[in-house]
Amino acid sequence: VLPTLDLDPFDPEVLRDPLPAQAALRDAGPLVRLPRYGTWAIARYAEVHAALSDWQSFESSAGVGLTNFRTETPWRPPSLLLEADPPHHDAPRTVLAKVLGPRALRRLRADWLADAEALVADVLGRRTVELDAVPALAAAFPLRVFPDAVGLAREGREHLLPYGDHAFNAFGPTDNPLVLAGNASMPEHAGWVADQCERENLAAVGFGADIWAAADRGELTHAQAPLVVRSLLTAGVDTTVHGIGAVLHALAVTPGAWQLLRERPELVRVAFDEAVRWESPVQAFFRTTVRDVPVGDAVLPAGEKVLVFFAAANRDPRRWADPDAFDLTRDPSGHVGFGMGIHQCVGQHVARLEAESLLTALLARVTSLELAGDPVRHLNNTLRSWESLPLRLTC
Ligand code: HEM
Ligand SMILES: O=C(O)c1ccc(C2CC2)cc1
Repeated sequence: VLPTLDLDPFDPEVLRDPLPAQAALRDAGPLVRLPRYGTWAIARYAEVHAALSDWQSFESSAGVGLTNFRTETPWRPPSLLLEADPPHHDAPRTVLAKVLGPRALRRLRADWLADAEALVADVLGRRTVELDAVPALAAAFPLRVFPDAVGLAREGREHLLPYGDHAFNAFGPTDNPLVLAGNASMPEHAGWVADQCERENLAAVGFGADIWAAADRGELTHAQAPLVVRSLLTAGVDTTVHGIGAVLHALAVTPGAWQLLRERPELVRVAFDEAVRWESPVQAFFRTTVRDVPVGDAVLPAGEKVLVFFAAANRDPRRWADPDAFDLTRDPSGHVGFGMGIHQCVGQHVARLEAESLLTALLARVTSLELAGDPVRHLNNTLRSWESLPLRLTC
C-alpha cells in the first residue's frame, strides 16, 4: 500500500517550520500520498531530481501550483516559461537565456558592485550599526538594481514585492488564508505589472527592451513579448530578496562563517549557492503526470498533481552529508534550489550576481555580522523568507 501522510504543506504552522514535515515526507517513502489535497509528494533528492529531469512524464503546462489548468481557470494568463512545456516553452526560454545569460550580465557587473558599495556606505554610518537587514539590505539592493536593469519607469515600483508575494501564494490552494488576504489588492498590482510589460513603458536599454528586440528579430511573437517581461517581474524580485535574506541569516547564525568569508572571499559565490540549498527560498512546485510513471517502487497514475519538494531534497541525508549544516566548505553543486532540467532557473546568474555584489561590498567593510534580535518569518505558500532580520554589523 502507498505511504500516506495527512499533512497540509500550506498550513501556516508548517510554513513557519517546514523541516519536520519535510523529514516525515522523505522518511515515508519515495512517493507519498497527500489526501489533504488529493495530490502526491516527492521529497527525496533522487526522485525529485528524476522528476525534474523528465518533463515528458511530469508536465508544467497544467500549472506548477495546486490549480490544474486543465480543469480550472488560472488567476492570470499562464507563464510562457514556467507553465509551458516544449515546444511552446522553447522560444521564450531561448530568448530569456540569452537576455539573462552570463555574457549579458558582464556589462552589469561593475555597476552592480558600485551600487552595492554605495548602499553599504549609506547603511554603515558609524563603527557598529544595528539594522533590520530585510528592508535595509536584502530588499533594498535588488530593488535598487533590478528594476533599472529591466528598464522600468521609476513610479509604482512599490507594486513589485506585493505582486510577487501574491503570485507565489497563488501556487497554493485558492482558499488558503494567505491567498485570500492578497486577493483584494491583487488587481491593482497585476494591472501595474501588466502595463510595465508594454514596449512603450520600457526604457530603450534593458532586459525588457532586449526581449522586445528579440520579437523584432522574429525570435518571439510581439504577442509573447509582454508575457516574457512579466516573467522577469514575477520571478526576479521576491526570489532574490529572500535569497539574499537567506545568505545573510545563514552567515549570521553560523559560528565563524563571516570570518571564514573574510579570509577567503573567493567563497562568496559558493556561500550564496549553499544558502539557496540550505534555505531553498522557492520551497516546492507541482508537476502533473502525463502518463503512469514509476516513482521508487510505486507507479504514479497519469493526470495527477505531484508536489516536487526542492527544499526537502536539498536537505536529504541520502544525498548530503550533514544536510542541516550551513557549510561554506561544502560543494553545493547539484542542489535543486534553482530547479533542474529544462525549467532550471533562467535567472540564476542574475541572482548570483546580485548576491555576490552585495556580499563583496559588505565583506570589504564589515568585520563581524551577527544577530541583534530574533528574526521573524514571513509566511508564503511557496517562498521561505524573513519578515525581519535584526543584525549587528561591526566595521
Ligand atoms: C534566489 C533567487 C531565485 C531562486 C531561488 C529561483 C528559483 C527558481 C526555481 C526553483 C525555478 C524552477 C521552477 C520549476 O522547475 O518549475 C526557477 C525558474 C525560473 N526562474 Fe528563478 N529563481 C531565482 C531568481 C530568479 C531571477 C532573478 C529571475 C529573473 C531575472 C528568475 C526567473 C525565472 C524564470 C523565468 C523561471 C522559469 C524558467 C523555465 O521555466 O524555463 N529567477 N527559478
Ligand atoms: O514565468 C513566471 O512568471 C515565473 C514565476 C515564478 C517563478 C519562480 C520560480 C522562480 C518562475 C517564473
